[in-house]
Amino acid sequence: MNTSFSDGKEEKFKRKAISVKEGQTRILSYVRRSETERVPLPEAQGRILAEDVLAPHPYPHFRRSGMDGFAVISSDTLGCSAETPVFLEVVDEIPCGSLPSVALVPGTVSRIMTGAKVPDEADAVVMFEMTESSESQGRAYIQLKREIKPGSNVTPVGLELQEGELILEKGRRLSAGEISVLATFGIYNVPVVKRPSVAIFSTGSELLGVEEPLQDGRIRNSNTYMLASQIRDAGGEPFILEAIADDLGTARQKVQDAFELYDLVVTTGGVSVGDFDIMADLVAGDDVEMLFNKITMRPGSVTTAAVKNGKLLFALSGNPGACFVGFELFVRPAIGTMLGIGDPFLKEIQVELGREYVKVNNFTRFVRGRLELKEGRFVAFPAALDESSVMITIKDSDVLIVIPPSSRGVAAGEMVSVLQLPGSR
Ligand SMILES: Nc1nc2c(c(=O)[nH]1)N[C@H]1C(S)=C(S)[C@@H](COP(=O)(O)OP(=O)(O)OC[C@H]3O[C@@H](n4cnc5c(N)ncnc54)[C@H](O)[C@@H]3O)O[C@H]1N2
Ligand code: MOO
Ligand SMILES: [Mg+2]
Repeated sequence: MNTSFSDGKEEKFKRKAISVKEGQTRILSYVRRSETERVPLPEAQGRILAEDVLAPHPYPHFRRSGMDGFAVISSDTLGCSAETPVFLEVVDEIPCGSLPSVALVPGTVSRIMTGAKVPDEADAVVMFEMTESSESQGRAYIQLKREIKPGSNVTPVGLELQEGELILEKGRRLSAGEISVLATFGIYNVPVVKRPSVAIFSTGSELLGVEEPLQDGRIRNSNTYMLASQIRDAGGEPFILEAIADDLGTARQKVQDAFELYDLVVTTGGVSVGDFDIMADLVAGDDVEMLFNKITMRPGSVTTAAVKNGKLLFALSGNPGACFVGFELFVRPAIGTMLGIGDPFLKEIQVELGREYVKVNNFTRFVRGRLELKEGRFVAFPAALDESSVMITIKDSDVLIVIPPSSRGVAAGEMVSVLQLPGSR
């Protein structure tokens, strides 16, 4: 190899590794919450609520019948039985959406449908099946053979929520239940946090487009599309930009331009110590402030981050496994914080390790794996192939198993922390 390629590269070898936690802290100190925008309810799915929503009215806001039947004054049924039934006159019919047209007096009932407003004077609804209808002198009657308890089949005002109660807190992700609530309370233009726009650059002359035919010595660019999927899942809006060629000057310009247009910039590849690893040089230059260029983790030890004018650049490794993990540990929390999510980190739980893991390292390992339910307990199994360069097992993983630095590994049956991957299923 012509040594001119490696001029000045030695600087890249001198990297000071920091912990994942310290790296996350440095990143989050630059992250601000994004602005609020309003989107129509049908488009609110998956968005993050930007403001607390208080109930503008109680729910339900009228006393509602829970059955098709008759609204009754329960005291009319006191003492009645199969032997001594009570006869009550039907004086009104209340379909759903209509209001009672007659005020009930003792001895009278209204025919009423499920979901209709119960007349003020009634305190119970008795379902059709418990009554027998009859007619006498052109008037309709029902016969009841048992006492009806006050409140039966009547949903009181505010059963679910009182006016002014907090219905949905800001930072909440909107899915079916939340959308139902917003619709119920007439909130059509939903205040949500703007999705951070994220530019994606791949680097590397070996990369082919996904639609290109295979060539010897070259591979298709999978990281870009994997990252776009992770970004979307994290709540960001991915923008796939043209690959950065292995030329430092062009790369600087492209990253610079992307900083102007997007909220975050993510690159993949070219971040290690290789002769063409331009991202390492780019972040070492004066045009950005480097936050870190080495993390005490595997995969992704070369994960790098920098900031310029408050905008973050994540230079993730090119190895698919390291790129994936680097995103989950650093970019996802940044996007989550921009969205105002309370806890933007992957959820950590303690489970049993299903199979021993003996690869030791002085860095913490984040081993892709999957959780299985065994006799009522979750057990984590590391993927058979978990090297940084391996792509295929990412799809089968729903956790990252945290293997602390150790000289002996972890035995099957020992407890380990796992980080749950939200976008994996
Ligand atoms: N002398 C050293 N060599 C390496 C070290 C080291 O410490 N000293 N670290 C190794 C580790 S660990 C990793 S991880 C990689 C990091 O490499 P880079 O981040 O610089 O990435 P590249 O060199 O560009 O590519 C690595 C690998 O990934 C493939 N790749 C790149 N981009 C994509 C993409 N968009 N889609 C799919 N695959 C991609 C690329 O072809 C390479 O095979 O460095 C080790 N070396
Ligand atoms: O440190 Mo590499 O970044 O193992 O994947
Ligand atoms: Mg490299």
